[in-house]
Amino acid sequence: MPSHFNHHLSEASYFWAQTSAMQAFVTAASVLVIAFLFRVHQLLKAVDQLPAPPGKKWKLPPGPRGLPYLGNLLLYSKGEKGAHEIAKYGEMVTTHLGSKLWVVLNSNRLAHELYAKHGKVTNGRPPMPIVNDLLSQGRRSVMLPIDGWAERRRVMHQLLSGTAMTKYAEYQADESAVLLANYLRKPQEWYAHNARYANSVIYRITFGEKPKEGGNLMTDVTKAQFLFLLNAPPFNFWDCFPGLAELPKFLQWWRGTFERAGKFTHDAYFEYYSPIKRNILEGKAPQSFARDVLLGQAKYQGSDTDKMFLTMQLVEAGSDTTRLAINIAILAAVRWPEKFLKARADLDRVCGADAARLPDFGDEESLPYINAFAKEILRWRRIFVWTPEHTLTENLEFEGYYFPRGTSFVINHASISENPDYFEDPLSFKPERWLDGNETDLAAGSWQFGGGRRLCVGYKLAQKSIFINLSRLFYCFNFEEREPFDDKSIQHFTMGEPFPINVKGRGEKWTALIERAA
Ligand code: HEM
Repeated sequence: MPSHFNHHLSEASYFWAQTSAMQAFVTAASVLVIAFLFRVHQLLKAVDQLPAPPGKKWKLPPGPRGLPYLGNLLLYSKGEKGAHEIAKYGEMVTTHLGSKLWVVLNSNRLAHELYAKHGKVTNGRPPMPIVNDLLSQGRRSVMLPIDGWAERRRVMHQLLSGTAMTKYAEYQADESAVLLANYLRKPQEWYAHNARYANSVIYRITFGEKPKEGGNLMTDVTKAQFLFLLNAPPFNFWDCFPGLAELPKFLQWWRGTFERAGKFTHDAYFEYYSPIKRNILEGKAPQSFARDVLLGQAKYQGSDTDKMFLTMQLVEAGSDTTRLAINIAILAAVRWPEKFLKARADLDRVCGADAARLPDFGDEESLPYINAFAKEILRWRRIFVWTPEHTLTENLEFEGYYFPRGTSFVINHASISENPDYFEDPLSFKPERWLDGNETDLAAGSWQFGGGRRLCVGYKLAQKSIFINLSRLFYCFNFEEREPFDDKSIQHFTMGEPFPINVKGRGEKWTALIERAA
């Protein structure tokens, strides 16, 4: 055989060998990519795309058409506007947040049926790889599924009810007198005094003593809390695709940020809690929630870090909501002066129009309008648009529908609060609508505290705090707009002034009354 032919042959076989190696590589890579995409596709399936039990079919209420994979995320990104759009589809509406199935409840009837009556199977929470697993290190009870939640709930409930409430009322009255004095001294920092009140009360309940003045450890705890709230459902994009947490970690490029946020939270809590824990262990601390949890009286089985989170979560949950509620009450006083003056007239009737005495807890029954005012602020400018998800722990047949395990039911506060069938002239601020004999029960007729077995464990404390501060502030101070502002977009997540107002004392007699009380 001529040598040049041999040469061509070897070149050709080299070429073919190269080409088939390349082809094999491309084929293998394609198979891997397709397998990977298939796996991602599987992981992105919502619970209603998984098979129903043999012979059955899922049946869900109607809802807005969504985009592939993203579902109705864009609607949710519109906040309250989106909530009102969703409500147009009916009393119960199927939506998807990425691969999460959210069935939105737009009526009191359904909220009651599903949260309370079917509470046994709607107590769950869906997986939240970011806000629960990473940001909260799997330890904030409010995000935990039943496993892990139930015991924490028992401990919190036991320590926040019964005779303890009388002691807590003393703290609340005491701290609200400090609040008034602070308003008198620095009226321009009114919002900071509200935050200080809320934090001091929950601090005393949790740790049994007054917080040290001037410490700035709360700053990082507050940042940790904002991180949490800004990533709670439906806000964190990655939590809308919980299946992605099953991908190998190196492919989850977004994890690092949230792992660091989780560590920041842990460290902020640790700095705050450690000196208090040391005092407790050295036998120097008074009776408190933290001491009962740490020394075993509460019979809580968690690790030391679990105990720290349980305790700090209380400080966190109790501080911010109360601060916001008092801010909103002042907003209502500025926007609806005739309602404020009506509340003032009631206070004058009970406590005297000449500053005879400060309102107190003994006046609760005589001041239904103040409690009605509190209920109306939570309706008018609600703190939460959605209740945290109440997730089905088993498949459920309900009113002709068949919901898969893992369906989350959420209450649409915006649509319920502005439904004219429930609230005549809903855009107006009318405390009178709540004068029904249930004024002192803040959760009656409102879903702002959630519901069923997950109902806010601190709502009675919240009611007392709101009552005492509204009544005393309205009795002693006047509030007016400093410059025009839009009362629908107030800055909740700022420790600065949320809206521009001036606060002025009511007069010398009231000043003297505050000075005597503080
Ligand atoms: C205006 C005030 C408040 C509002 C609107 C509010 C609202 C809520 C809501 C909506 C939930 C979840 C309920 C659910 O999943 O159905 C909750 C849970 C919780 N709240 Fe509140 N809350 C307030 C005040 C407080 C206070 C003062 C405390 C402090 C003791 C507190 C402690 C908690 C805790 C610890 C949880 C989690 C309970 C659990 O995991 O079972 N809250 N709150």
